[in-house]
Amino acid sequence: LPFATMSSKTGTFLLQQPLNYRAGARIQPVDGSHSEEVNEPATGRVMGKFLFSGEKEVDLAVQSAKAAFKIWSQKSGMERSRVLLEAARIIRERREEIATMETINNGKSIFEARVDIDISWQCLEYYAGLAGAIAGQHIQLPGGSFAYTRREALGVCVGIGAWNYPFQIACWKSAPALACGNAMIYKPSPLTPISVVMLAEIFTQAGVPNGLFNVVQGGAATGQFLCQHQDVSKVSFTGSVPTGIKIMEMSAKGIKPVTLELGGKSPLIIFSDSILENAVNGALMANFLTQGEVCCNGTRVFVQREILEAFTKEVVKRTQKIKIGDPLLEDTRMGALISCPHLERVLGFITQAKEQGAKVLCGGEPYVPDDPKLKNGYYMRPCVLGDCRDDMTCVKEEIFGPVMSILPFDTEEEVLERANNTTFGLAGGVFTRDIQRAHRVVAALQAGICFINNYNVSPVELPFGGYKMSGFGRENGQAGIEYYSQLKTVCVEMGDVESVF
Ligand SMILES: NC(=O)C1=CN([C@@H]2O[C@H](COP(=O)(O)OP(=O)(O)OC[C@H]3O[C@@H](n4cnc5c(N)ncnc54)[C@H](O)[C@@H]3O)[C@@H](O)[C@H]2O)C=CC1
Ligand SMILES: C[N+](C)(C)CCCC(=O)O
Repeated sequence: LPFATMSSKTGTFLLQQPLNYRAGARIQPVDGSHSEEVNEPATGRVMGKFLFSGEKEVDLAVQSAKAAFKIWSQKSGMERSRVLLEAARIIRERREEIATMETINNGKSIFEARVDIDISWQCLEYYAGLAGAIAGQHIQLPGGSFAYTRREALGVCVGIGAWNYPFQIACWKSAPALACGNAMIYKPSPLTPISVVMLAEIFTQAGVPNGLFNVVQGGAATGQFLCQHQDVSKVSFTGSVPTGIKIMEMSAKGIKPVTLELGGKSPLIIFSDSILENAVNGALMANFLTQGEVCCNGTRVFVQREILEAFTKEVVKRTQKIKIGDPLLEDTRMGALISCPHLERVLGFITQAKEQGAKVLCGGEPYVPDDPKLKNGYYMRPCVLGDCRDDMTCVKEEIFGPVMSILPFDTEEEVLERANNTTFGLAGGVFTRDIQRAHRVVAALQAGICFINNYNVSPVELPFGGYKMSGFGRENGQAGIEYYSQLKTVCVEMGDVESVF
């Protein structure tokens, strides 16, 4: 069954059900509660509808995953590695098709979507590489006795994803999960249900057992059934803080480990000795990828007063040049936001910022492209806010849109105090030519991912995750293995048993 009548032109894609994936095939949920529409952000057009899954469908997916887990968890790391490498190869081969789908469903530029797909297959390659190296330890004990540890899979893991990086988030969760020998049930955001089904098909084609990777479509209710299911061993979640809290509460009832990748309001600190062009490029990278809908964005841009004017002038000039429009066109660098309510929410933050005394230095208003088919798309001009203060809403809350707040500072001590004065702790960045200062500053930042003289690069070899209310657990890197496996200790007696009794 094709997904859709695929053409790489905006405004033409038609979605075809089913979008659930169970036991190695696309399938309609047995107890679909209701249907919801999927929009194309670039045009505002409805591309089709799909069914939300109920409790029975969730249970069938869990049963299917349990059966596959029995087979997969018995395989050696090298055997799993070969399958994951094949999946990575297929993703590379279908890169353009997947990136096109991602662009159509999310609204981000095709230029960026290709990078997302590259990071996705690299993640599979990386964990394929580690799969054969997953091992325990041998520990010598007195009298020839010894112990060893086994790093074992957890069982059926649930992945719940956000809409900003639909395919990539699914890979960041499934690659380490499968490498460690687990099965996974994935629930994408109902706003972006499509590309993960391609991933499921690719896994099957690459040779994973039927049922090892299932897709259950739906929203909060479906997610709850997944988190509450007694045969689910782990939940890995990417999304907002309020939902993260609910996930943790539900998981607590079953003592299920959770990984939470939540939001942020990260600081980017630019000292006056920075190379200005790099600092400006870094600030643009920190704020405007995927229309600003990125959890680790450095949206609080602290600029040392001596260079405030020069930096601001250059950042505004460059922001105004960002090409907005049809996300499938090669030269577009900013597409459409995810939905109409989200666009309105982002614009609302800008209105409030003005009321609170911030100055709009550029952008911040809806953008209507000339192309008539894009008239109802969710576009806005990227915004730079000046005259910001730490107590403003735009500086305190995650906007999740293309809005940069510039905040002047004078000293290192002062800026660190202000940078850390937030409940979030996902990322942070510093630009300076003083190497001692660079390392001193990142050591003091309360954030899980720090950048020196760059921002928002994300090689899959690096652990990714937050401090404070931005969550815990890590995705990517060797650390990722710990969150999808458990340690068994085996104590071996070589002598006789000396009983106390
Ligand atoms: N850390 C990150 O990478 C990301 C963080 N976010 C944050 O999330 C916000 C909005 O994104 P949304 O997708 O609307 O986030 P959300 O937290 O509402 O939804 C994320 C996922 O959780 C599911 N979900 C919602 N309620 C649930 C429940 N009670 N039980 C189980 N699953 C549930 C959703 O269907 C979706 O798949 C952004 O403004 C941003 O703050 C969003 C994307 C990425
Ligand atoms: C790829 N990167 C680093 C720009 C963002 C990934 C995190 C997210 O899901 O928002």
